[in-house]
Amino acid sequence: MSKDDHSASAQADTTRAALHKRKERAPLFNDQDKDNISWFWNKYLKERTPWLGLVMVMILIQGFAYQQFISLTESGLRVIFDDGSVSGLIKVCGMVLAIFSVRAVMSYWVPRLSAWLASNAVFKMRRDLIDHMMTLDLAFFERTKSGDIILRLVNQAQDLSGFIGQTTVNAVRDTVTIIAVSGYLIWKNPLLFMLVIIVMPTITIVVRRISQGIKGTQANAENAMGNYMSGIEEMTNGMRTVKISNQEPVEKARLNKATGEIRDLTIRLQKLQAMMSPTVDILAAIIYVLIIGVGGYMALSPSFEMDGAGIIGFMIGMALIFDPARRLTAFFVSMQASLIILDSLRSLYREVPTITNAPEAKEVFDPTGDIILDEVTFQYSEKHPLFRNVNMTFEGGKVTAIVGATGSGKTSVLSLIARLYDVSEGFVTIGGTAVKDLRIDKLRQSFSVVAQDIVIFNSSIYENIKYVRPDATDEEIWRAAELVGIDQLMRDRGDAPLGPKGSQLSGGQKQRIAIARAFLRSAPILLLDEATSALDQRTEERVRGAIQELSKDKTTIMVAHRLSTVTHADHIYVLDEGTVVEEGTHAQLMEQEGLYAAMFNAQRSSYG
Ligand SMILES: Nc1ncnc2c1ncn2[C@@H]1O[C@H](COP(=O)(O)OP(=O)(O)OP(=O)(O)O)[C@@H](O)[C@H]1O
Repeated sequence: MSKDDHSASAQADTTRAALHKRKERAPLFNDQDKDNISWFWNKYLKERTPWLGLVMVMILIQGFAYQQFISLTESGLRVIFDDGSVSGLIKVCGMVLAIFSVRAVMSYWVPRLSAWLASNAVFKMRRDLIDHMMTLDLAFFERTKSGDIILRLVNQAQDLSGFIGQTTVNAVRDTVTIIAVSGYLIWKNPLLFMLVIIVMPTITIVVRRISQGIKGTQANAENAMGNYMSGIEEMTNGMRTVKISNQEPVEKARLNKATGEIRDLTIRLQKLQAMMSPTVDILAAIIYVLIIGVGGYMALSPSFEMDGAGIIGFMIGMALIFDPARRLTAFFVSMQASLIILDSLRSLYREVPTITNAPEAKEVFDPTGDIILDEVTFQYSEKHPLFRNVNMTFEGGKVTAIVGATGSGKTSVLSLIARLYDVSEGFVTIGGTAVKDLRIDKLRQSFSVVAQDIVIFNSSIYENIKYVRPDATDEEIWRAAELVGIDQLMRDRGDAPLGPKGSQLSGGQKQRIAIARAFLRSAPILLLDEATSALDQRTEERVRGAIQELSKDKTTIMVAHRLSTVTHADHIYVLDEGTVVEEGTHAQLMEQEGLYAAMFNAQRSSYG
């Protein structure tokens, strides 16, 4: 099982455990749900209270219109049955028409306004979520599947908008309709109403039961959807590897398994949801039978003040209540799903960054000073310590190289200097100031970085270089391109985008863009992580010359496997499993005849 699978199943287990706990407590709204709802209300809806009030008033008018409609229908029937007055009938018809016109106007404005309110609320929430995500540690993105993040920001946020803007508003309107019409019916015939209402608790019990099942299934479905999205992303990103290693059947099977899971869960969800309607239908039948039977008896019996028009009015009233009641049950169903979605969205806020600015973080420091790792202890996870009391000095304005076997911790040293992670013990200082005491943006502004994993956007080479300094002039960008020898390609390709992740470029071309970026940025500290590994020897020599030019008067730290590229460094550290095992200049290290000399000689004989 891969690391991702582990985290996915662990996440699913956590969700299931949480749901189990929820079921044991309050099935409809638990404390977490209440907290989430009040959070959403306070943060995104409260400020629009006057508009929400207006929507509410319009909904009340709609409800009142229904109630008036029954009353007028009853009057109309009486005109027909009792008086036979045509003018009275026309008057009633006119009033019914007017009432429905009012309702029609409200039916236009209520959804328009509510969609506007909901879209704005969700827009703000999405914006906040993106802001919040930008503050999160790199570690969060290394452990969270991108599919999960996409699912939350795209689908779940949209679903939530729909739920608030349409489903909830409709539910409020339906509740108002039910209350208004029921109120009228109670006033007309309390006994008959009480009789038919007796079956109502059954609805509540059924809704509660079915909702519980839906909540659990929905959480699993959201999980499955996140896995599916991550799977698609991994597959498309890794298509080159998939094709070369003939792994299409494996990918197909993996994605089909994920879609199969979604299908099963969707069917299960629909099965649960489908149980709602027949329940309401059967209850409706019972209620109609009661009205016809008991109401009819009341109309026939002289001891009750009930006539034929009254019974028909009552039946119309109940008919008007049924659809809203049915929708209201459906609302409770989708509310369970939306509560899961709301919790999932909010869980992003529960992720707190650990790499943050200190309360009195300094803005000014000496980025040209020495960079020192002082008794640094660090690990990515408790179980796997990487550095223990490591000491390293990268002299200001000089070139220092870090070499060592793969996995020995070279990149991690750069990550600690850039404060992508915090040390657990010891200090990392630049020019005498601990990086922990610096404002993160000021610290990171002092680096030009050529990382191992180069990020190329689907735009032109020109735009890609410009990315690191949007205010750079045309001249500066061309100069940077010339220095790394990518200017001809930049001319040839013009504005043509480079494909997703720069897929239309060779590894070496991507690397040259990355180095051009470093030139353009020209910050006082230069971090080069395998910066020229993908270049052929001739290009490398040319670029190396340019890099040496760039590193002049800059504190340069270069990580390299090809030792021939670091021989000119002022100082070289040799790392082995997180420990500095040797250090010195190339000549000194060769003299020592230790690990460095062995690696160098081995490489020389293999490269020829
Ligand atoms: N984000 C991470 N989470 C957990 N472990 C990590 C993470 N990044 C690196 N490691 C582990 O830390 C160790 C050092 O990794 P690092 O990338 O610093 O090595 P390196 O010397 O730069 O390797 P290479 O030469 O292959 O790039 C490795 O064992 C690696 O598996």
